[in-house]
Amino acid sequence: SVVSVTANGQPARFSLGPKHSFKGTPLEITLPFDLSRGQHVIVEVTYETSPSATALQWLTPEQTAGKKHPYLFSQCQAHHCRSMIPCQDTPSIKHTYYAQVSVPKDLVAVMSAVRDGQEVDPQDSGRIIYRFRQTVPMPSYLIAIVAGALESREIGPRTRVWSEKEFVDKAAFEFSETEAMLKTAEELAGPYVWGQYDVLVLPPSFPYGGMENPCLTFATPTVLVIAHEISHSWTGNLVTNKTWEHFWLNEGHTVYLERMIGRCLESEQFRQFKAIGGWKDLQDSVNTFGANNPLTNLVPSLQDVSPDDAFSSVPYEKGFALLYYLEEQLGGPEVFMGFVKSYIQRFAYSSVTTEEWKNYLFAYFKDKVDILNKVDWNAWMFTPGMPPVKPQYDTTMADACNALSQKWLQAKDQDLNSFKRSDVKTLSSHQVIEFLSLLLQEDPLPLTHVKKMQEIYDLNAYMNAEIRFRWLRLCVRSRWEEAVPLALKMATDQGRMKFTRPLFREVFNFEKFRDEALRVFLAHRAGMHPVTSGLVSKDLKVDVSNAASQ
Ligand SMILES: CC/C=C\C/C=C\C[C@@H](O)/C=C/C=C/C=C\[C@@H](O)CCCC(=O)O
Ligand SMILES: [Zn+2]
Repeated sequence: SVVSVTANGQPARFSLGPKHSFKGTPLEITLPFDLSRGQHVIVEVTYETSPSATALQWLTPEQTAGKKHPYLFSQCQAHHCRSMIPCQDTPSIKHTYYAQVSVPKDLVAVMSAVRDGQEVDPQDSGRIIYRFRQTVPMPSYLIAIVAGALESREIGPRTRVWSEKEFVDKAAFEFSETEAMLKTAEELAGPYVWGQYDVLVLPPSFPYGGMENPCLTFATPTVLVIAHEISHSWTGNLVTNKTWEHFWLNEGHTVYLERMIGRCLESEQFRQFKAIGGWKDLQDSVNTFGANNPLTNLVPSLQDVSPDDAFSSVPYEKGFALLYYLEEQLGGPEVFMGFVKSYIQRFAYSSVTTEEWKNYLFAYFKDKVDILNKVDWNAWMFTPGMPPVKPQYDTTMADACNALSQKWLQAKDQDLNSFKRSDVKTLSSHQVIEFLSLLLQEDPLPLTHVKKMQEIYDLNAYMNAEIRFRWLRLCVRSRWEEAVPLALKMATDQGRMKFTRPLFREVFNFEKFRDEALRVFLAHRAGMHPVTSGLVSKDLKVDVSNAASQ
C-alpha cells in the first residue's frame, strides 16, 4: 500500500498498474523534473506491506520452539522481494543497502548484512532499533530479514550461529566446520568479500534447505552441511544470473564448487559419489516434469511461467553435469577450477547470461576451441530431458549401495531371511541415502519386502531427513498403509519443499489415501509458508479459492 513518493524531496506522481498473476502490481513513478543522462535522483517511497506478502511468513508463538514470542522470516528468491519492498526486483540490478529495524525488546532482528549497532527506539522505550549495512552490491532477491527470540554463539573468527535458544547449541556444534569450509572455498575461488559469514537456523517451516543470504546464510533444521550456501558467496551472490532463465549459472556453478570443497575436505571419490546421487536427483526431476517438458531445459523460457513453478533439480544437476563434462574434456578438475575462478574474477559484482558465460569459456580455452566446438550445446542447453552425455563417475563408494539394492530388487520371498542389520550399519548415512535412491528409481518393491526391511533395518527410527524422506516414499509406493501417517507427519512437521511436496504427492497417488492427503493438507494449510501451500495445492489439484482451512 503506497502512501507517497518523492523525488529529490519533491512530491512525485505515482500509479499502480494492473495486477499480474504472479509478477504483482507495477508501480509507475513520474518524476516532477527532467533527468539528463548520468544524473542521479533519490526516490523515496513511503509504504506498508501486507500481512499476506508472499516473501514473508509470520509465525505465532505456538509455531516457535520457545512458544512465547512470534517470529518473522523472509524468503525473497526469486521474485518475492517486491512483496515487502517496492523495488526494481530483478537479479540484473545490484545495490547496497542500509536498514533500521524496530522490534519489541524481547525480539532480535537480523538481516543479510553486517550488523551496525542497536539502540532503544527513541519513539518507544519498549522497542529496540537494530541497524544493518550491506556495502557489497547485491540483487534484491538477497535482501532478507528475520525477527524472533534469537540467541547466537560465536563459532569462528567471522561466524556466529543464530537460532531460538532451544537449538542454538546444537546448531553451533553442527556447523562447527564452517571456517574450514570458508578457507577451502577461498583457496578455490578467491577472497570472501562479504566480511561476516553467519548462519541462522530457522523454524522447520522454512521452505528450502538453505538460502544463501549474504553475511547470513539461512538454514533449516534438516540441513547438516552448508558447503552449498558457502559456495554461493562467489557463484550467485558475487556473479549473478541476469534473469531467472539463466538460474543454472547460479546453481550449476555452486554445486560444482560445493563438490570441489567436498573433494578437498574428503576425497575425489566422495565428489564422484555425490555426483552419482545428483544424477539421480536430476532423473527424478525429469520424471516428475516429463522428459519432453521445456522446463527441463538447462536454459528454459520463463515467459508466463512463475519461477517458483519452474524450480527443480534441473539447473543444479544438469548444470553440474555440463560443467563436469567440460572438466573431463578440457583437462580435469584443476584446469577447470582455474576457469571457474577466472570466470568469478571476470564477472564479480555483475550479472551474466549464458551467452556471456559461453563466450568467456571460449576465450579462456582459446587453445581448445576445437574441443569446445564438438560439444552439442543445443542439446545441453535448449533440449528437454536428460543430458546428451552421461558422465562415467567413479563408483568406489557407490558399489556397496548398488550391490545391496540389487539384492533387494532380485530377492524372492524365500530369500528375505538372508538380509542382516549389518547390511546398512556398515554403510555411511550418504550411502544409505544412495541405496534408497536406487530403489526409488525402480518399480515399487513388494510389500513383503519393505516390511522385512523395516523389521531388519528399523528405518522408521532414522531421523536423518534425507534418509527418512526416501524411506517413507518407498513404503508409500509399496502401498504400506502404516507408512501413510508417518509420511504425512513428516510432510507437515517440517516444510522444506524438497520433502513436503513429494511426500504429499506420493500419498495423493495412493488412491485409498488421496482424501487423507487432502484432509491433512487443508488442516495444516493456514500454518504453512505461503509459497509451500500454493505449490502443494497445485500438486494436489486443490482449488484454494473454495477450500476451507480448519
Ligand atoms: C529454471 C528455474 C527458474 C527459476 C528458479 C529461480 C528461483 C526459484 C524460486 O522458487 C526460489 C528458489 C530458492 C531456492 C533456495 C535454496 C535452494 O538452493 C534449496 C534447494 C532445495 C533444498 O535443498 O531444499
Ligand atoms: Zn543454491
